[in-house]
Amino acid sequence: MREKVEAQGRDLLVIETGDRVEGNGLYDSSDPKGLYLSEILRHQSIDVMTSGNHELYKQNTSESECLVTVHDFKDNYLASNIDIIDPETQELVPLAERYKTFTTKIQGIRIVAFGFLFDFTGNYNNTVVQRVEDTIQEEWFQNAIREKEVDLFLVAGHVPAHSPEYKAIFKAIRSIRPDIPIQFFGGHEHIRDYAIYDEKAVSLASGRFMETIGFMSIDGLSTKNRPTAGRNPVFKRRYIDNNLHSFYHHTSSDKDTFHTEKGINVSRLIAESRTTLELDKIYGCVPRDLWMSRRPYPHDASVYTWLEQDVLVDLLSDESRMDRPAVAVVNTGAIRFDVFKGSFTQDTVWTISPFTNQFRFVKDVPYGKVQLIMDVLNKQTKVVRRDDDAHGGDVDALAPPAQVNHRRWLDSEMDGTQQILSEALAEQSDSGEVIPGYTTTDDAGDDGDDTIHSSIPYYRVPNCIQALISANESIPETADLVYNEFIEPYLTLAAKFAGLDVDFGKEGESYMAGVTMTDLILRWVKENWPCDDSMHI
Ligand SMILES: O=c1ccn([C@@H]2O[C@H](COP(=O)(O)O)[C@@H](O)[C@H]2O)c(=O)[nH]1
Repeated sequence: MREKVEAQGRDLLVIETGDRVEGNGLYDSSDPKGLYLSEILRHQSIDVMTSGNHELYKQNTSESECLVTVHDFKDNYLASNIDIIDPETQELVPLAERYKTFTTKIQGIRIVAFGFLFDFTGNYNNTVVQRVEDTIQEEWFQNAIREKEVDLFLVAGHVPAHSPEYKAIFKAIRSIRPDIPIQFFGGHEHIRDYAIYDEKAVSLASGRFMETIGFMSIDGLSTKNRPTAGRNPVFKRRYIDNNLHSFYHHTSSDKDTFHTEKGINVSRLIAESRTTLELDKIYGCVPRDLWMSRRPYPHDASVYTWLEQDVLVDLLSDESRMDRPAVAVVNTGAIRFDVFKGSFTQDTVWTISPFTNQFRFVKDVPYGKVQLIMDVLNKQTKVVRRDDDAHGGDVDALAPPAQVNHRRWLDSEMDGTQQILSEALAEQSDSGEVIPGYTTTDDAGDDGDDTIHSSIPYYRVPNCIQALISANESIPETADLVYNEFIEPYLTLAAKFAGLDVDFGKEGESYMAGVTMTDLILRWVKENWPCDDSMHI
């Protein structure tokens, strides 16, 4: 693409907006995590790169970001509002440069670029995420937006396209620079989205899990050599399905001409890494598809129903608690992908359940109170004021990220069924049949999707599910309340609402020490879904 575009006298920039880690065997399967992924990433030519929240959940992840990824992309990695305790010096320092100025190779466009993370509060305490609204008051930012020689402000970030954070940045720049175009690139909400702030400022978000290459073209920017005398640039956006058919089409090539030597080498590196990590190793065969949101909950085909009725009930048990009844509470956001019928591999494990949280419990909690806590977690929208801080206190954050966005659509009385997520590999079938996938409507209309798809049903799921683990069928008076540690701060606050005075952080104890939900899922699959010859795919 770069070659093609440059031959036309234009520039191409590649922007990466974070969440490169967690949720894929190439990252999660190695020890230390990310070993093979960093090597692959290193070969990519990325012009502006930012951190997502996933890079900051754990100390080791952000430290490796600092020591490896920032190092590898030091001219292009931007961290406008993230500091880290440097693992080598123990000093609090910016994770990367706050901003950069550069001029594009072909057209000489002078750009001032920033890299932001949304107002994230769930980071481990070796990093500090400064609120965007505070960051833009800082002297360095105020100086940067007053930069004289600028044709375009480029704000990349792991921040939703429609968000208070981006609105604040837009207002801050516009108040000083009424005429300079601003291109935002966003993320985090797991949706394709496009926001029009004014005639010269727009924002593009490219969905989740690298299913989408968001493509933005800006035509007619006024530059030093080609001033456009006050005319507005023309912005166009396209959501490209991430597959070879799309790439052939947009590079005007085919299977024989598309591949470059570098591309072939990186593909080989990926294949070798997958082999070393045994990502195709089969642990079992899944008899039927299990969906996150394509079927209602509860449902035979819901991954959450399977989790609560089978995996947790069969396997969650701590030796020291013997036969005492337990109620397990798990957030639905902990599951990251559908489980497809067919081979269940080493890669599948990490794709559906990448988090390393362990289980904890509080003993002898009245069963009725557990039900009240569940009501609070699933029916309230917020359990705390923002300054109370429990990952922002927004219980929606316990559910799969795309659902939070879905709520916004419903709240704004737009048709919530318009923005549908593709769970399938989206490509045109050979017979020309329209395949289910993304059908996006955004601020510019419904013509952004590069491939036309039929829509996919979407059902809301609760923020948390529960499983009663008990030797007999009856409802116990009290039970161990077992939970994955990610939800601990939310539980403490929900308990207050439910009239239960328990500080889970202080009173919670380890349950099945060292075991994660990922381990339970894998064990359950191995024990219950062996492959027979007819089931291999
Ligand atoms: O340990 C964890 C970390 C995250 N989650 C869930 O993921 C989302 C955030 O996902 P994004 O991809 O960054 O949008 C969070 O809100 C939780 O629902 C988790 O369950 N456990």
